[in-house]
Amino acid sequence: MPKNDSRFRYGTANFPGRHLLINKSLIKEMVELAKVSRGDTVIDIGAGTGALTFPLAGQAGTVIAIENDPASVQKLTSKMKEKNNINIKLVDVLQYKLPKSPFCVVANMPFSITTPIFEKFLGDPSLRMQRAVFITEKGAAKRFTAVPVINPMILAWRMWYDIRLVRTVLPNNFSPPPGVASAVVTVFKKNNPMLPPHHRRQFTDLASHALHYPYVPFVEAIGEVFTPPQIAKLAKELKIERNQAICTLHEQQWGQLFLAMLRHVPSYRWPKARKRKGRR
Ligand SMILES: C[S@@+](CC[C@H](N)C(=O)[O-])C[C@H]1O[C@@H](n2cnc3c(N)ncnc32)[C@H](O)[C@@H]1O
Repeated sequence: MPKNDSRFRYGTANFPGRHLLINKSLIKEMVELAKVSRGDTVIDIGAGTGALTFPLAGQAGTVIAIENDPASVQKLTSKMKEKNNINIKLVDVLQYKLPKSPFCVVANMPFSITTPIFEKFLGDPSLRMQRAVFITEKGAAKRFTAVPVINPMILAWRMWYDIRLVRTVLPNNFSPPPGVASAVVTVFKKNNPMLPPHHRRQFTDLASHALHYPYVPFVEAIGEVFTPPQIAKLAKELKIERNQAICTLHEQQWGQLFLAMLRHVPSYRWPKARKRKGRR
């Protein structure tokens, strides 16, 4: 079994999820939502036979078409003709080394690895991804944009990126049609994130600790990190009810809470992420 091939790691060897986009107006909508222009490098994840790749190449400076299926890459290459701003990579996207210069993403992605792809592209806010337009499974799109947020990884993405479910996409937009509804999701890097990128890991540790039981009251969830007087002050300053479930805090409150920890709590009390059981 090839060790680094995500088709095997995510148990999809017999189902690569090849639902090709066939609706031209949806393709146009995605390119427009990404505001692609000649200055842009755009990554097409799971390029397939180029449904998005070629329209993107018409607007972008460079398109990096990532595809791990050799037969699709062969078809894509044979369709290239004079388009010389397409850079095809036959590689597992999860192994691909992302550019150091700014880039965007437009992709009808393989549903089976949606979360690992999001974590790869949004998980390190020091990466230069500026914006993205994805087609994802609708269930995933709803999880990524849900309020309240109970998943610390998704909360961390949202501290640095605005994620929006734009609309539902029905199965008849693809060939063959998938068995589930899909959605168009946009991701834009926040202009003024509350936290600098290098705090990502420590922020996720605090969020994982506090959200271990997402519906416990605020005072309880952070009781091992802050002292009772600090909690009382935070509740007042951040306008949080003492009994409010920790998962109902909004991003601004999470940011303030984290900054307060950095300023007022000695580092030996900063939480290390606890292991979560079976929650995505
Ligand atoms: C839903 S299809 C989309 C194809 C094309 N973009 C379209 O919209 O018609 C997803 C594509 O991702 C490719 N794929 C699946 N897993 C991949 C991986 N780990 N790395 C790169 N490509 C992958 C599949 O071979 C397939 O062509």
